[in-house]
Amino acid sequence: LTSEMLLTGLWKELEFKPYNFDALGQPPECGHLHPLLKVRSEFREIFLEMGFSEMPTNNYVESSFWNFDALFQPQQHPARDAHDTFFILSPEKSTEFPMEYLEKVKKVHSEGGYGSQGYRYDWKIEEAQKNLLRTHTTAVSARMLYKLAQQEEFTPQKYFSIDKVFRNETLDATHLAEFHQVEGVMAERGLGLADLIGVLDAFFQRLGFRRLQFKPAYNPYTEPSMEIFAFHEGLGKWIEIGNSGVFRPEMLLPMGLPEDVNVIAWGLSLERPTMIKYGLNNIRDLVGPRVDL
Ligand SMILES: COC[C@@H]1[C@H](c2ccc(C#Cc3ccccc3)cc2)[C@@H]2CN(C(=O)Nc3ccc(OC4CC4)cc3)C[C@@H](O)[C@@H](O)CN12
Repeated sequence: LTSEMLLTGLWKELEFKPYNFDALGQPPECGHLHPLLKVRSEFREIFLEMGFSEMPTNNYVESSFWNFDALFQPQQHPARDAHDTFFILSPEKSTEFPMEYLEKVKKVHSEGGYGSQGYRYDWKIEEAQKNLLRTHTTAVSARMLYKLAQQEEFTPQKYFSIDKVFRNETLDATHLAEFHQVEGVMAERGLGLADLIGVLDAFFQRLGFRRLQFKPAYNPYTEPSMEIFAFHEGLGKWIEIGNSGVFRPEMLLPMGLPEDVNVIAWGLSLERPTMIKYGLNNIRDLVGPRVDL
């Protein structure tokens, strides 16, 4: 069928085969998955094949309670200052919390408990109510572990999350105010550091790392904590690939998890591996020249 046939009316004298509505269109030449989304799918596949299930991370706005207090991070910790955290003006605060649990969190911060002396300060609910852009996906892990503790019977769990987090930091070639955190969490009776090292080995082997090294570190919510390093064959050097630890009893016991349940967890970013995989030195080559919050 040509435009000439249509213009001259010749089409009326011709036979045409029936139109095939199932015929596939021409494949579009344009359009590609963003490198970050490709690497996110690779991480998701690794977690899924290791039997982890994905946590619901569709809330960028979080309360200070779940982002910090539930993690036994004291209210005067520097990470909770406005120069490190984006606090939200509207809605400025959250008021809906499981009050029985909140009281236990208040107590473990201010007086101690569960064998801990606590931080011994005047814990204020107003501080815990402040809304912010979550600084880590560990806030979601805290929500999931609290929910797990409410179950009649404890069952071992393996969770993961890969989503945006926000930090009010100085921007440079490799740091933006937002990045994607990748986090794995395992809850089981009698887990310890050996299990954490084992699962990190299994996870990072799937990323092509054969040799890992661990360095003692500090996180307010994990003890012990370890920075994770791996020898990167391509770069020919050891690189930091993440951080990890065993969640503290002061975080888990106020939730109501059984005393013999331990939770091990680790985190890394999506941007760093993506930049290395695509040979990028400046994070703006990954997310564009202007990244306004
Ligand atoms: C403020 O920035 C923090 C971010 C980000 C990070 C660090 C720690 C956590 C965490 C955690 C945690 C700890 C305990 C319990 C739960 C979560 C999450 C993200 C990366 C973590 N890092 C990081 O991703 N490095 C990395 C990871 C994978 C990788 O893969 C190779 C190419 C194939 C290469 C590099 C290490 C550094 O980049 C570090 O300088 C920057 N870190």
